[in-house]
Amino acid sequence: MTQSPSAAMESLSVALGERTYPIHIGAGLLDDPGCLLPYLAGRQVMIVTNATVAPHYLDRLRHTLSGADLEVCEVILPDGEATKTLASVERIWDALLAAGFNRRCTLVALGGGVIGDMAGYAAASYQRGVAFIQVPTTLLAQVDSSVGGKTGVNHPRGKNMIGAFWQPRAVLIDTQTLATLPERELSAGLAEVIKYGLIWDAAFLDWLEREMPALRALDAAAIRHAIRRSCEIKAEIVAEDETEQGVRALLNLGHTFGHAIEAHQGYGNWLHGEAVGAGMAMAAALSAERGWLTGAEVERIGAVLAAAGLPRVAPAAMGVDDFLERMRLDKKNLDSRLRLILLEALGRAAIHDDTDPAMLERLIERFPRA
Ligand SMILES: NC(=O)c1ccc[n+]([C@@H]2O[C@H](COP(=O)([O-])OP(=O)(O)OC[C@H]3O[C@@H](n4cnc5c(N)ncnc54)[C@H](O)[C@@H]3O)[C@@H](O)[C@H]2O)c1
Ligand SMILES: O=C(O)C(=O)C[C@@H](O)[C@H](O)[C@H](O)COP(=O)(O)O
Ligand SMILES: [Zn+2]
Repeated sequence: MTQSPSAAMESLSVALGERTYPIHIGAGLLDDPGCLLPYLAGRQVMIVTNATVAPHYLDRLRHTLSGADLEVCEVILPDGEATKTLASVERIWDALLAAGFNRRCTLVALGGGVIGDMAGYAAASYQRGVAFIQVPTTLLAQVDSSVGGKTGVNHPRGKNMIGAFWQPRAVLIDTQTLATLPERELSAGLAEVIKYGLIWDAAFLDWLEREMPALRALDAAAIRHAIRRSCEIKAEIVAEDETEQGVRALLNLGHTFGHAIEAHQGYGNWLHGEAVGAGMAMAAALSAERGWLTGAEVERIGAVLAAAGLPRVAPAAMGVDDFLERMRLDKKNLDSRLRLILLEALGRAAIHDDTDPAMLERLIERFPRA
């Protein structure tokens, strides 16, 4: 059921000087040409989506674009984190070239974070950079990956190892698309929402604890607030530090552990949000070892992750070395020391590169396994 387009649409912006762009949030935005057409660079539009999302939303997006004098093409990729590769990006480049698209074309990423990251990287690199618009359809993409311009693909040795910073021209969040999202994917998105509470806003964490049942039931007002507050926090951080020289690294809470889990388990077996959930539980336990969190606070974090339907344990098959060898490849590291995001309090995080290696090994060793 669609509501009237733009009904109660809210807009935020990511302030990046001349590259400032809006994040529009509302139910039914997918049907509103006014939300999309102003951000096209020219007449040529390539929709990038996948085989799962296309049957739900591609026709609607095409219809929204149909009133204008545009040349609209599409590329429908296979689904899954395992397809987040250079070979998939090559398919997007091929489609652009086959259509004869020039530097004034616009890519529209219609899907979750995998599609958004790959379409963004294809846009960053096609003819040295063309416009792109994010139309995120998972909770995770709506609260995190569509905002901030990190684009790229995985390498078998490490997550997101190949990529570029390339900002979209606009982010259009149609909250109604969450109605078709599987429950497990909703939980994965909630991991990144919880992250914002943990690193930035303790009051938001309190709110999440109270509203978790409403969020999991897709209560419209609760979902809208979670998306808006998450986007506000991400926009504030990205505006301050677009290319992760400092504060942006806090958005990586749980990711040093989580990315190691994703790579070790074979991309897609653990969802990104699930791995980040387990990673945040590990970061919380380490923060307690360092003396910053109490046992009760670590328990609280475990409880909110569990309430979101997320694992708070690591994979059974992963030993200490399985973690450490992948964590050493993390992009945040600048020398031989690991740089970890740790919690100094609930709602406050910082980068630390001085964790005693023996303490870290012990923590990983003793952390509960599935
Ligand atoms: N660029 C960033 O800043 C950033 C931030 C966070 C995560 N990421 C990346 O995002 C990816 C994870 O994104 P994700 O969780 O969206 O995964 P995803 O893109 O794989 O989507 C999850 C699943 O939901 C399906 N789907 C998408 N929308 C749907 C809908 N409305 N209805 C039904 N099914 C739908 C997809 O086809 C897929 O099967 C990871 O690769 C992660 O590294 C990037
Ligand atoms: O936007 C950011 O910055 C983030 O770190 C957000 C993360 O949730 C996201 O998973 C990101 O893709 C991780 O980036 P990476 O640089 O560690 O690959
Ligand atoms: Zn993430």
